[in-house]
Amino acid sequence: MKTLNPKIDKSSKVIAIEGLKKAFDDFEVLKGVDLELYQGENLVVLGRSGTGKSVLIKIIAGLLRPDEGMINVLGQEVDRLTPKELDRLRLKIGFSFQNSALYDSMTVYENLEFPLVRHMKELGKADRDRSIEEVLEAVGLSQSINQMPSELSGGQRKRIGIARTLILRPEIMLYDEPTAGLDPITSMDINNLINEVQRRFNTSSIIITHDLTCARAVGDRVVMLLDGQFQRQGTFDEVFATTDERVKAFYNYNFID
Ligand SMILES: Nc1ncnc2c1ncn2[C@@H]1O[C@H](COP(=O)(O)OP(=O)(O)OP(=O)(O)O)[C@@H](O)[C@H]1O
Repeated sequence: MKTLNPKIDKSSKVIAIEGLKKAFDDFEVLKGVDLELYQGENLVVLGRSGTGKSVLIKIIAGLLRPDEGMINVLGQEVDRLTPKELDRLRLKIGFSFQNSALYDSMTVYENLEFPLVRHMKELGKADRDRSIEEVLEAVGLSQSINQMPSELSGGQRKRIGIARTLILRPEIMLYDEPTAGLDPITSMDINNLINEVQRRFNTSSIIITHDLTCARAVGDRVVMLLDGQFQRQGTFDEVFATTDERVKAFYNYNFID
C-alpha cells in the first residue's frame, strides 16, 4: 500500500476540471466529470477499457477538445488558449504514452537529446549531456545510453520513455497505462519508479490504469470512472469498500485467485 506523500499541498490545485463532457458522434464518453489534482499528488484514474480514461488525459493535455466543461491546468483554461500558449503549457506537461513512443532509429542518447534540442535551444551540449545523464540515472538505466530501443526489454523501454518525458522537467506527469504488457515484477519496478519520480522531481501526476496492483502501489488518491462519471473516490481501500456490484466485479476480476 502506498504511503501518502507528505509533500502534497492541498491548497494548491494544479488541475481543476468541472462538468467535463465529451461525445464522439452520439456516443457520450464523458458525461460530466469533476476532478482536482493537488500539487505533489499521484492521482490514479481507474476504469475498464473504453471508459474514456485516455480521452480524459488527452483533453487535459490539449490534444482533444471538450464539448463542455471547464479545464484548468496550472492556472490556465486549456480550451481558451491560443495554439502558441497551448504549446507553452504542454511543455509543462509530461505525457508518458502506453507504447513508450521512442524513435527506433535513434539511440537512447539521441532519443533523450531530441526534445532538448527542439525545446531548450539555449542549452549547450555539456548541459544537455548532464541532463541526459541525470534522467538516465533517475530511471536506473545509465548503462543503456548508447543502446538502440530494439535492444531494450519492454520494462527498460518504459523507463526510457519516462526519462524522455522527464527531461523537460514537467510539473505534471500523465501516465497512460504505465504497466500495460509488463510482467508483475517489472510492473512493480515501474510502480516504484513512478513514486520515485514523484519524490525526486516533485511532480503532480495522473496515472490511468486498470491494473489494481499499480493503483494500490502509486495512488495517493484513486478515482473510478464508470459510465462516463467518477462514481468512487478516496484512498484505494475507500474506493473498494462498497456494495456497488460494478466496483466489486472490477476488484474481483483483478485479484482473482
Ligand atoms: N478520436 C476518437 N474518435 C472517435 N471515438 C473515439 C476517439 N477517441 C476515443 N474514442 C472512443 O471513446 C471511448 C473511450 O476511449 P478511451 O481510449 O478513452 O478508453 P480507455 O478508457 O482509455 O480504454 P483503454 O483502457 O482500452 O485504453 C472508446 O469507445 C473509443 O472508441
